[in-house]
Amino acid sequence: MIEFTDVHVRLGTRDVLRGITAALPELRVGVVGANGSGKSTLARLVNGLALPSSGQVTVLGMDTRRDGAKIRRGVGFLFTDPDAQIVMPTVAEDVAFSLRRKGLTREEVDRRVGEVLGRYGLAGHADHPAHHLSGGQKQLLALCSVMVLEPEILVMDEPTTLLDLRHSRQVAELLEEMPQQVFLVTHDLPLLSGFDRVLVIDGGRVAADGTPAEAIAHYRKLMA
Ligand SMILES: Nc1ncnc2c1ncn2[C@@H]1O[C@H](COP(=O)(O)OP(=O)(O)OP(=O)(O)O)[C@@H](O)[C@H]1O
Repeated sequence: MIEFTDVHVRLGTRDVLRGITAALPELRVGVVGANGSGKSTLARLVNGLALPSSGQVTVLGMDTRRDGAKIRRGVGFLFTDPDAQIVMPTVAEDVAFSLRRKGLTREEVDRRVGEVLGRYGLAGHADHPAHHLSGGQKQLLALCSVMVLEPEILVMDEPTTLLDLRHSRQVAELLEEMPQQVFLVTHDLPLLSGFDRVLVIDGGRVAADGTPAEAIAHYRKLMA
């Protein structure tokens, strides 16, 4: 459960978010809106990477202002740019790095890394240098490194921008199967077709909130 209560965010001299209120228990929540409308800031609020200037954000029953570190243990965050997230030389090492604080045996780390790379189609790349992967494969690697931690909520900020149609469909299929709550910011509208709820952000406010069809129709009108 993610809940925004009259959330305002001021960055520098800009009011980036202006009174967001939404209780989001749905498993699949999408966010669309124009460039600069405040979507990434909204996503960053969910795991306390951004904090409200006023109002409250509650995630997994905790206030992001007070319990940021605890919330981040339960909320995986996938950035647009996978290079920002890849920290180790090889694919398998990068995924294993995510598990470093879990106190697992070497065998258990190897087992979990192998399992997640297999699930996301990167098993054959385990020992390859991460920086040799294509942009789309890097995005899948970043997803592996987040999912190996089995987060309760997955926040994704435009995760398909670098993906071709095939990989984009792959991510859409993976999204359908994930047991986690997903909070997805995207310009890739077909990705939202099976979603439970979609918010349209415009000028830092919720301009529409409904089914994908309703929200996307509103978004198209805004963009006309
Ligand atoms: N640290 C910051 N200081 C000042 N302004 C900022 C800062 N971060 C973001 N902004 C501004 O806040 C506004 C909203 O940014 P945000 O990244 O949330 O938009 P967005 O909807 O995700 O855009 P896009 O679709 O282009 O990714 C933008 O005008 C941006 O310039």
